[in-house]
This record gives sequence, C-alpha cells and structure tokens, in this order.
Amino acid sequence: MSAEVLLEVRGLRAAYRGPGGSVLALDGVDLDVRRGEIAVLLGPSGSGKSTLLHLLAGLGGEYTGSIVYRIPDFDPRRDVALVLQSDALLPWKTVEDNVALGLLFRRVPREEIRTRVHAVLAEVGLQGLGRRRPYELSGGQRARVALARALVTLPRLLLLDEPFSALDALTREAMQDFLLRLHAEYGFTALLVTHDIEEAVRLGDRIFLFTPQPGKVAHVWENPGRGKGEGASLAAEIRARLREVMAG
Ligand SMILES: Nc1ncnc2c1ncn2[C@@H]1O[C@H](COP(=O)(O)OP(=O)(O)OP(=O)(O)O)[C@@H](O)[C@H]1O
Repeated sequence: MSAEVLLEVRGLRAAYRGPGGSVLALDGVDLDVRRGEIAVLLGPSGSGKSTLLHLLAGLGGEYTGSIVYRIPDFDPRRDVALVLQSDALLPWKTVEDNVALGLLFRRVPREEIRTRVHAVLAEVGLQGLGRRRPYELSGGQRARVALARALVTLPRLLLLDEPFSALDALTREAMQDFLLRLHAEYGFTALLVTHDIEEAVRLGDRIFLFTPQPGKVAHVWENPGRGKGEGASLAAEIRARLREVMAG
C-alpha cells in the first residue's frame, strides 16, 4: 500500500455554541489518512468523532486548525461520500431513487444514473429490490443501500459514521466482511468511526484512539494483521489503553 497522504488534519478545534454556553468537541486533532487505507477512529461516546467527519465532509461548522486534501485535483464536494449511523435513507423514495441521489446532485445524465444505480445494486446484492421503499428492507439490506448510495458516486474518500451499529452481531460481521470486499474491489480510502474495539481491529489498517470529550488523538496503532484473524492481542492492548484514557 502506498503511504501517500490523502488527508492531513492539524490542530483541529471545534466547539458548539448553545444557550448553555460553548461545548468544546475537538481539542487539537492531528491525523493523516493515507491513500488506499482504512483508517479507524475509535473513541468513547461524545468524543467528537461525528463532529470530525462532518467537518471533513464539508457539511459546515466552525473550526480552527487545518483540513488539507493533499491529492492533486481532489474536490471534497465530488470525491468524498459520507455514510451516516442512521443510514439516512429517505423513506418516501424507492431504493433506486435513494441510491441515485448523489448522482442527481452531481448532475449526471438520467440514462447514466439508471445504468450506474442498477450496477451498484447488483454489486451490493440488492438486484431486484430497487423498487422497494426502505421500510420494506431488513437492517442489513438498508445498510447495503446506504453503502451503495455512497459507492455509486465513486468516492475517493469514504467517511463512515458507525455504519453498522444498528445491526445484530451476525449481520454486523457479514457487513464488515462485505466492506472489506468492496474496499479491495473499488480501492477507495476510508475513514470509519466506531466505538467497537473488535470492529476497529477487524477493519482498520490503522486505528486512531480518541480521548473522551473533547476529542484528540491519544494513540495510533498500525494493524498489519488486519483480516488475518490475528487481532485478539491488539484488541486487548487497545482495551487497556482505552481504560487508561477514560480514567484520564
Ligand atoms: N449540535 C450540537 N450542539 C451542541 N453540542 C453538540 C452538538 N453536537 C454534538 N455536541 C456535543 O459535542 C460533543 C461531541 O459530539 P459528537 O457527536 O461529535 O461525538 P461522538 O464521538 O460522535 O459521539 P457518539 O459516539 O455518541 O456518536 C459531545 O459532547 C456532544 O454533546
């Protein structure tokens, strides 16, 4: 894998202002995401993981520090796709129309949209279900639609915010394997947020541990054994470090 840096984040600080005062969500985040890797952001609830992904996706929010995409011709509006925890499917639209959304925003011609949507639905094993509405699908199928909606735009960077957290354990494992297959096939770079240590070890080429609120990177692990069933000792090490971080 190339160690070329796709995304460089330096000294990122972000706060929310509300009637009760200001809440500091991120307190000086430094991290790099390398081209082609799956980077995992592991952190306790409220440590600012979602805030970071929203800023990286350019969805607004004030911050200081820097977010730099270091690849030539990289345009975050075109090249980044975000998959949310809640899957965020529009309930009144069919599966096909949900998957087509990103292409409509990018003003892709209708005939091309049809072709690409059908191809990606076949890719994620949902051929024949395109006319259904999201409420007519299982949790695992909905997660596949959410992935298809992101993949159909051929993102160079895929941001995943706890995409499988609503699934039962077996479906979740199947979706983790599925994501690894898609990653090998499409070659995108991914930054995945989770609070599940086993998921981090199973998916991450590198794992960034976040401190409790306000979030910053407390530790980084390389995970060369990813996908080879060698994650038990790394998971134990991460669990021990997480306990330390939680205890302050
Ligand atoms: N819109 C908002 N207004 C005010 N505070 C917010 C807002 N969104 C998040 N926060 C606060 O900012 C901090 C970081 O929240 P964020 O959702 O980014 O954390 P997270 O690590 O993704 O949490 P979780 O794992 O529970 O999803 C938390 O203390 C949260 O309460």
